[in-house]
Amino acid sequence: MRIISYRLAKSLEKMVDYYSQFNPSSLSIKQFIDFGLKASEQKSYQFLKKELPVRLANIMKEIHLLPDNLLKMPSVNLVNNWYTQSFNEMIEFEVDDGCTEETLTKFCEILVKIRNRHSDVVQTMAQGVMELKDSHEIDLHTENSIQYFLDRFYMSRIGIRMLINQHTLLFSDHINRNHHQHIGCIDPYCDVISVVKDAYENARFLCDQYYLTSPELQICKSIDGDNEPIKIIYVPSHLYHMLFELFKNSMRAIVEHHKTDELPPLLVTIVKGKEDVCVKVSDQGGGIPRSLSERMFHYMYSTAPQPSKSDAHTVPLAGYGYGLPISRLYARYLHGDLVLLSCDGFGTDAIIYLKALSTEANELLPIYNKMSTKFYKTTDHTVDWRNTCHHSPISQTQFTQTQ
Ligand SMILES: Nc1ncnc2c1ncn2[C@@H]1O[C@H](COP(=O)(O)OP(=O)(O)OP(=O)(O)O)[C@@H](O)[C@H]1O
Repeated sequence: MRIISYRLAKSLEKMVDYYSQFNPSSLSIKQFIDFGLKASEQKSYQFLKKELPVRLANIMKEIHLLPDNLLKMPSVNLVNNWYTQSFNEMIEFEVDDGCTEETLTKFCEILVKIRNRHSDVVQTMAQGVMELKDSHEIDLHTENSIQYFLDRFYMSRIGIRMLINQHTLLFSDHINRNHHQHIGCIDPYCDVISVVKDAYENARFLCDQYYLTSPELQICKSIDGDNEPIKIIYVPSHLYHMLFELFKNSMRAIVEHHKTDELPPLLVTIVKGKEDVCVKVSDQGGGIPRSLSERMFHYMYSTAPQPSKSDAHTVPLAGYGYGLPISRLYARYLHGDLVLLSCDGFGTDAIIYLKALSTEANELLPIYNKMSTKFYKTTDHTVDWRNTCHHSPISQTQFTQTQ
């Protein structure tokens, strides 16, 4: 990495302060589509050269609010440097008033470079948290801050990558446009069932590799009121990600719970209501105890053995504890949601909610402000419920999260 001099670092810090005062502009999927159909490369460039530094600066300010001992971890430091470098590359376009062919080409190249630089951010940040856990005792406040931060940090990353992907897919010559009907990475006619089948097949492949068996898929319902397959304006790769994670979890639960060749199938229901398109994945995998259900969405919570470093070249079926929290962020990114309902001893239903109307599917983005700052600084979480039972439905974590 280029060594940044003290003076440059100081002026960069000022620029980050400056850009972090602006709120990110949240776009709806409809706006992404309209923009993709009509807008010119110049317009996209003019928008992104301001919006990307704003989004980067907002989250960089939050990185700086992390507990000191976490910030010092080598992997967190590395991620921090990637953000500084990318921010620096972006603001170079700010002073560039002209919008020549050459500038546009260079802009696209830099976006691709940034995307590549940040491709391992999720694992590297996870590694940083692991480094902290290995070297320090983590108190409840630090744990809550990390959970709060990672949700916002990974959500910010999803939004930044969406902008970069749209611009490069729409305007870069080098990209092979395989999907003619796609507008950037959005499919205006995303066929939910085909994404379900695709995710199922790939999860099943992993399950067969690990367990030499896998449950069948049974689709209970997947048509709308007009007897047509359900289609939605959506980012297929996001939907695929969520389904793939849910299928991996359900398959593992089913195989481990039954331990016979007679495996109950995985049931999938797809329905379109007025507000949402819902995809429900139901398994009879033994369910999740209620006392643990709150931890399902915690980063690092996993009951699978942690994959060893020597397994890095293979794809594990489970083990990092990132599957559910990141999938829920993908759902929430466009104002959907992902929830789990479990019957302990029987099985689990996971429901993905996606906004049915493209005008309502707005980006949900973290904003750096006094409220977010307060969250990291407040250590005094006074308990205001009596809780003497370890398995109380209202746990210590909930106390602190609701303050
Ligand atoms: N359908 C399910 N049935 C039973 N337990 C489940 C189910 N889904 C999730 N879990 C539990 O929740 C834990 C966390 O799931 P999550 O997807 O976040 O991580 P993981 O699958 O362990 O690892 P990875 O990050 O590789 O996905 C799992 O380890 C498992 O114990």
